[in-house]
Amino acid sequence: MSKRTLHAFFKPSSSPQAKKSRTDTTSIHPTYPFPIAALDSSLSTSLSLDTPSNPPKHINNQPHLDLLYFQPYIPHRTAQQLFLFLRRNLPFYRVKYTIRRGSTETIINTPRFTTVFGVDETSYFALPADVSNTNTNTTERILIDRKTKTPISRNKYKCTPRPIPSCLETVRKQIESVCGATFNFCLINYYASGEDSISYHSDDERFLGPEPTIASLSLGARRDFLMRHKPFQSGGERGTLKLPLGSGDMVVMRGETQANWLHSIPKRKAGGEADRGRINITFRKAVVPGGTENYYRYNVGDGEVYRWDEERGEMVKWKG
Ligand SMILES: O=C(O)CCC(=O)C(=O)O
Ligand SMILES: [Fe+2]
Repeated sequence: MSKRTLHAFFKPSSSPQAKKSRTDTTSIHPTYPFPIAALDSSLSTSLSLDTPSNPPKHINNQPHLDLLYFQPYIPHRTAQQLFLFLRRNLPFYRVKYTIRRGSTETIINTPRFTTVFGVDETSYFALPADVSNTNTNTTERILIDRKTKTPISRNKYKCTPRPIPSCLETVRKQIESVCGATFNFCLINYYASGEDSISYHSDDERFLGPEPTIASLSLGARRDFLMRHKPFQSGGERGTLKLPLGSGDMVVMRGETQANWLHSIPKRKAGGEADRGRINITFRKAVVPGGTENYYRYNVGDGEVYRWDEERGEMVKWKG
C-alpha cells in the first residue's frame, strides 16, 4: 500500500481543514482579479496518472549544458485540454516598463502576455487557522514569514504576491515529484501569435541561487526554442541548439545551463502554426524577496488585466 493510500485510510477525509485545502475547488484570493477555476477531475487524473508520458532525453553533449527533454511530458489530448483551460481561466497582462541607459529612457512593451503566482522561500501562504495566535475565521490564505512563523510585516514586499491557484498547484506538485526539485514560483507566458516572442536571455538572476533548476512546460502551438552558448572570453566557438517544442513537451534546465547559455523563442511569420497561440509555464524557486519583487514587476506590472474571450477568440481587457 502506498504512503498516500495509507494516509488517506487513517485520516478522516471530512475534516473542514482537508476541504479548504483541496485542489479541486475554485481558487479565490483578493490579489486575483477574478476567481480561478479548478481543473476538472478527468484532467487532473490524467495529469497525475499519465505523466510523464515519455522518459526524458538527457542532453549534455555540449559544454555546460544539462537539459532533460520530455517529448512529450503530457499526452497530446491532455495537453490540449490544459492549454484551453489555462488560456480561458487565468488573468494575463501586457507589461510595459522603462529602462534607463545614461540619460535615455526607453519604454519596453513586453511582446507577449504574462502572469505569475508564488512567493520566495522567505515567506509562504497559509490559512489563518493553521497559524498560531491568528484568530480570524477567514479561509483567505495569508503570507507567513518562514523564520518567525507569523504574518509578514506590511512593508516586506512592495508588490502583492499571489498564491499559486489550485489548477497550477496540481501541475507543480506533479512536476516536482518527477524533477526531484521544489518550486515556489509559476511564471506563465501566452504567445498569441508568431508576433509574440521572448528575446535571448538567461534566467541566471542571483535570487534563484546558484545552478537553478527550471522546469518549462509548453502547451498549444509548436514554437522553436533556441539556445546558444554565451560568448567565450577568448571569442571561441559558440554552441547552438534548436528544440521545436510541441504541445505537452517539457524542458528542464539544470546545473550550469543558466550561467552559460541563453535561450529565446523567436518571432514567426503570420499565417503559420504560431498564430494558434502557445502557453509556456516555467516553475522556478526564488530564495530571497528580490525574486518576488522582480517577478511581479515584470510579469504583472501595474497595467490592465486581460482575459480570454471565447467568442472573439482573443484576449480582451477585463472590465471586472
Ligand atoms: O516560452 C518559452 O519556452 C521560454 C520562456 C522563457 O524563457 C522565460 O519565461 O524565461
Ligand atoms: Fe527564460
